[in-house]
Amino acid sequence: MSARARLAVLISGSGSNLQALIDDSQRADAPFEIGLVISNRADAAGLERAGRAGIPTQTLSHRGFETRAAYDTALAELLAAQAPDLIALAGFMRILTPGFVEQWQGRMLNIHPSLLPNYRGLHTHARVLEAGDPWHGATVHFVTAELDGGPAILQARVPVLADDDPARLAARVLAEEHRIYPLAVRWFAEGRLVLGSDHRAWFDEQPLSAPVILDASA
Ligand SMILES: Nc1nc2c(c(=O)[nH]1)N[C@@H](CN(C=O)c1ccc(C(=O)N[C@@H](CCC(=O)O)C(=O)O)cc1)CN2
Ligand SMILES: NCC(=O)N[C@@H]1O[C@H](COP(=O)([O-])[O-])[C@@H](O)[C@H]1O
Repeated sequence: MSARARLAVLISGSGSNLQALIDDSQRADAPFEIGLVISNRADAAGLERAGRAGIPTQTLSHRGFETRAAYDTALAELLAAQAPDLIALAGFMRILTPGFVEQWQGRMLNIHPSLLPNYRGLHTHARVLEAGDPWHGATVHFVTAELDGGPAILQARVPVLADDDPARLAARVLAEEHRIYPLAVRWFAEGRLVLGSDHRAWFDEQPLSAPVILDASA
């Protein structure tokens, strides 16, 4: 890996997690840089965030492809040109095929808005409120073919408040996402974080039996 790990970030929307990664990459001690941002939606505000930071962007709409595999092949070709050390999914809302994941397994992370393995999939904030859970949060995990099933690395916990609605809860979780994603990317870029052959996340040469948990910042 070169002096600074090169990141490709995949987005579909607002890009606030992308912005958190951009901001961290611009710190003097950052061990990573962002070389490319790819969105499957042309209207993703994250593309403007990347443009303002001088980061090359590509839009690859999934609508132009008949199959997921065809889309993922085109996505892989875009990435091959950039040859990133790490792919960071940051609000990327497409399920990736096993063939694509296999090429990048161990070099692809995702931020998910729940305390995995609870609440995989979509609409997590509303589901947590519906269930009456006292805790919510976010998880950074390695991406595997199993949707949101990859080894968890780092989590932030957020208490659910009595007057929460999905939007208020999502905002507090998002603030914690912006804290933990850059941290996990730094760990990878520094060579401290690997996906072991045992399909567990290893941190500082120790297998993680559970994700590192940070409680919400005060
Ligand atoms: N093979 C994998 N692909 C993806 C993973 C993963 O772990 N393995 N993580 C997701 C991110 N994600 C939740 O964190 C997620 C994204 C999208 C969906 C989903 O149902 N997408 C629908 C379309 C929804 C939409 O366009 O609004 C779909 O792809 O048909 C579930 C979970 C990224 N990919
Ligand atoms: N299942 C994937 C998923 O729901 N990801 C979530 O989408 C949001 C993207 O926000 P952003 O575009 O502002 O980073 C984030 O909350 C992220 O955890």
